[in-house]
Amino acid sequence: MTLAPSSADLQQPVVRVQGLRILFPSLDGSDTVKAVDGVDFEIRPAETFGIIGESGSGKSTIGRALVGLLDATEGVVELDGRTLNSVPRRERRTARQAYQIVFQDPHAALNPRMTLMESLTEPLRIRGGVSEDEMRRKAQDSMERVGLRAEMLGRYPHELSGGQKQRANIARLLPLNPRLIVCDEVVAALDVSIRGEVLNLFADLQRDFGIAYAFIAHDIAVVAQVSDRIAVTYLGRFMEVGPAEAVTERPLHPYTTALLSAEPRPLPAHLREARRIDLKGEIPSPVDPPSGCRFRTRCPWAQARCAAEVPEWRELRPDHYVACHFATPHGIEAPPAAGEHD
Ligand SMILES: Nc1ncnc2c1ncn2[C@@H]1O[C@H](COP(=O)(O)OP(=O)(O)OP(=O)(O)O)[C@@H](O)[C@H]1O
Repeated sequence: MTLAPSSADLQQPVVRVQGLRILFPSLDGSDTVKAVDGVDFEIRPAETFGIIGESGSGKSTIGRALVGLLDATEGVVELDGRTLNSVPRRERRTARQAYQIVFQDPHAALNPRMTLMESLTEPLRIRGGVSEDEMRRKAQDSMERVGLRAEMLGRYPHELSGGQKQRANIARLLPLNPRLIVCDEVVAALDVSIRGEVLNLFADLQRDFGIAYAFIAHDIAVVAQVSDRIAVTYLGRFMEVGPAEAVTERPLHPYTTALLSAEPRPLPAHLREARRIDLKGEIPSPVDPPSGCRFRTRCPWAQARCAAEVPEWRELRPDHYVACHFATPHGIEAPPAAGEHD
């Protein structure tokens, strides 16, 4: 049994997350780290949903929760209309195989003592019910699909370049007919010269197989290039979610503007002067996040209201949402330099 939807509900999101909170005990056990503190979103079929934000904002924690590597402390993660916990236990392993994660370090994901043939056939061997011949054929097809020669199946990971390893890693997932792949910094460790090729491979596979991606990265330019929509994460919450071009060219939230201002690439014209925000200081601790708007302690436009009230989630442009008291469809409309960082 798989979780694949019938044609009747093709429009159903692949992922639906509601009220997700993930809390960890702090290192000394005396406090609670609010790594993810109330996020809601959907990922649509064959969509790339980018997730950006500074280190520690909760991106990887969200990604791991999507594929069942972490349990929600509160809230719901639905995959193709059902939670993994609602799948009968004996079918859960197979059901989970449609939702996969690829990490930054391709070397770590491949077993150094296995040939690529062994690595690529292993997931199907675990699933069972597939003949040895068929597994080998699928492994060969997958290799060719990711641009690697089938003869390389006899090689070990250390005999491959970084780009080849990441391709092999992706090839390993294809026989599982993935519905969703969480891409957690998948090109960060690769040479800049081959990043484009690997990103193109992800795009080709999406076009051919309709795979949805949650694409997590620090590099906004990379996320903007591959994503349909982008979520901007800060201290365990979303500040803004919208179409990739709108978020990067006409951001609604001051935090997004600050991230774009820190980018080495040229800023969109209207941000070059007045709307530039230099991000000062460190991200506060997720053990004790600021009241109201979490970004207010670093926001040049913060007012007393920002400390007192959590901003509502508002759709200011079609499919473009923001959590900021002073955001308007045209940007921020708050008097600058009124900062009240209490
Ligand atoms: N297992 C854990 N136990 C305790 N705290 C954790 C655990 N995993 C993550 N955290 C904390 O949760 C917060 C969010 O971490 P997460 O790795 O999701 O952020 P991120 O945005 O992906 O950052 P990065 O880009 O550095 O990976 C951080 O403060 C982190 O230290």
